[in-house]
Amino acid sequence: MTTKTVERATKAITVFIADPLSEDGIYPLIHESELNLNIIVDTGLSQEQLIAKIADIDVLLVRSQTTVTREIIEAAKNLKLIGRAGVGVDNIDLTAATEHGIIVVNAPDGNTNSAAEHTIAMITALARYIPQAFNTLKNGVWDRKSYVGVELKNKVLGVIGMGRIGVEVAYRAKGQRMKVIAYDPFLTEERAKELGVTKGTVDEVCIAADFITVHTPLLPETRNLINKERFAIMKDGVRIINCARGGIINEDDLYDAILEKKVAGAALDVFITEPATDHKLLTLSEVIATPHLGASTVEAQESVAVDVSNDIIKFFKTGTVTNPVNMPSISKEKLSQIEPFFGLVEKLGQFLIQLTDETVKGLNISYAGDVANFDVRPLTANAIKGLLSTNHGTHVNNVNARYLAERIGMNINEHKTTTAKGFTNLITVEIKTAHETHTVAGTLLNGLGARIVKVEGFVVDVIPTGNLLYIKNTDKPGAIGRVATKLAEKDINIATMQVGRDMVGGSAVMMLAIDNVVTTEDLHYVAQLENIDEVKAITL
Ligand SMILES: NC(=O)C1=CN([C@@H]2O[C@H](COP(=O)(O)OP(=O)(O)OC[C@H]3O[C@@H](n4cnc5c(N)ncnc54)[C@H](O)[C@@H]3O)[C@@H](O)[C@H]2O)C=CC1
Ligand SMILES: O=C(O)C(=O)COP(=O)(O)O
Repeated sequence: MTTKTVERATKAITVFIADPLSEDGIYPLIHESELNLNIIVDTGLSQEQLIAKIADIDVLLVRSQTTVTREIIEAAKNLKLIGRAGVGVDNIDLTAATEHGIIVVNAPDGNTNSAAEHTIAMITALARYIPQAFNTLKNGVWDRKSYVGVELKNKVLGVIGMGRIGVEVAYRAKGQRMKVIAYDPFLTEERAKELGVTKGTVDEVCIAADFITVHTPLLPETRNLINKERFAIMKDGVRIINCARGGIINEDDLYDAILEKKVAGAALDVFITEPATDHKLLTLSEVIATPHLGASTVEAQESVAVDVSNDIIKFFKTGTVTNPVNMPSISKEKLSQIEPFFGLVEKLGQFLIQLTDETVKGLNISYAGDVANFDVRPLTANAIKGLLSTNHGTHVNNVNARYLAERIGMNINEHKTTTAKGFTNLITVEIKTAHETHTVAGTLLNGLGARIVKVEGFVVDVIPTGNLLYIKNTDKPGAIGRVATKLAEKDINIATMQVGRDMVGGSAVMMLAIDNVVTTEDLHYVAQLENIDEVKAITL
C-alpha cells in the first residue's frame, strides 16, 4: 500500500501595515511559521490610496497617522482585525468596526513610560524656556534676561486622567518635589493616598495647580474639558501641558488665555488636526511643541509593535486576543472556564429564534450553578450570535453580536444564581417579542456534552444538533401515534422522541430528532392533526 501525502495550502492572511512601525517590533509576524502571513508595508497613503489597496486584506495595522474611517472599513471586505500599535483609538471608527464584526486591538502598556517621560521633559522645558532660549542662541543671541524660568519644586502639578500615563507622570513629578493634585473618575481616596497625591475634582485641580497636564482619552466627555470657563478659575500664570490628545484642551480658548496672560505657557505634543504645521498656537512665543512624539522612542515603538503583532498571531491561532478594544477583555484563565459552554449557548439562541416569527425585543439569560461564578459576558454574546445569525447571516460574531442586538432595540439582561435545580450548571435563555415569550434551558452533562433540558418550561432531554421538530399538543391519547404515522407517510424518519407535559390532559410537548429536513408543507400537514397546537422545525 502506498501512502499519499496531500498538502493543503492554507490561505494567506494579509497583514497591511499602513503606518511606520518598528521593524524589530514586528519580528513575531515576520518569524511566524505556522500561519501563512503575507505582510505588506505601505505607509503614508491617502484615504483614497488606502481604499484602493485594501479590498482583500485581513489585518490593518496602524499608529495615529492613518484615520481608519468607515469608508476604509467598508472597502476592506475581508478585514477581521485592526491593530493599533499604541494606546489612542480615536483615529479608528470603532462603531463601524464593531458593526462589521471587526475586532480592534491596541497596545496599551508599551508606550506608557515614553509618554510619561516626554510629559516630564515638556514640563521642564516649559518651566525653563529651553526651546525658546535654544532658538535664540542658535540665531546668535546670548539672551539671559528673557528666559528667567520657574522652579518645579513645591509647585502644584494638576493631573487630569490618572490612568497608566497620568500615574507615571505623578510619580516622576513627586521626584521633582512637586505636589500633585489629581482627578480621575476612577481615582479612589485609598488609591490617591497610596500614590501620595491629593484627590480633587476637575475644578479643584484647575484652581490649585501651577501646572496642569491632561492624560485622558479623547471622548465626548473629555473634549473641551479644559475650556474658557476652566481657564477663568485657574491661577494667573498657570502652565498647561497636553501630551494626550488634541481637543481635550480647547485650542481657541487656550490661545485667548495666553494672549490675556492668564496662561504663562503651554507645551503641546498633540493637536486637534495633525500634522499641525500651520497652527495659530505655534505663532505664540509662550507655546512650545513637539510633533506627536510622546511614544516615539526605540523602546516604546518596539514594545507596542511586539504586543500588537502577538495579538494578531493569537487571534488567528486561538480566536482570542489580549488587548481587545471593542469586546470584553477577558483573561486566558477566565476564558478557559467558560469555553465549554460556548457551543451550548449559541445553540440555545439558534433554537429560540426558530420558535418565533416575530421581532425579538428582549433577551434574558440566566446562569445558574457553577457557571454563575465565571465572567459570562462572552457567553451572552454567543447566545445573541446564535439568535441573530439565523436572520443576519455569517457576519454576526462575538464582536458585533451585542451591538447589533442593541441597535435593533433588543433589551438584554443577564442574571446569575448559584442554585441550578439539580444541575451542576443550567443556562436558561428567554426571548420576548411583542406578543410571545419563549424559553429554553440547557446544561453540560459530565462526559455527555450539551443537552437541552427544558423547552417552554417542559422537561426534555435533547441533544442540540441536527433537525428537530418541536410540537405542542394537548395531552390526549393518540397524539404521538398520529404524528408518527403522518411523518412516516412523508418518509420522515424519527431518530429520537421526547415527550413532556404539565399535567394529565393538559399541555404537552414532543421533541423529535428527525433524519430529514422538513418542508413547510410537511409542517402544515402535521399541524392539522387533531390535538396538535403548534409545529416548528428547528435546525441546529
Ligand atoms: N502623545 C503621545 O504620543 C501619546 C499619547 N497617549 C495618549 O495619552 C492618553 C492617556 O493614555 P493612557 O494613560 O495610556 O490611558 P489609560 O486608559 O491608561 O488612562 C486614561 C485615564 O483617563 C481617565 N478618564 C476617562 N475619562 C475621564 C474624564 N472625563 N476625566 C478624567 N479622567 C478620565 C480614565 O479613567 C483613565 O484612568 C490617551 O489619550 C492616549 O491616547 C498615549 C501614548 C502616547
Ligand atoms: O499611543 C498613543 O495614543 C499615541 O498617541 C502614540 O501615537 P503614535 O503611535 O506615536 O502615532
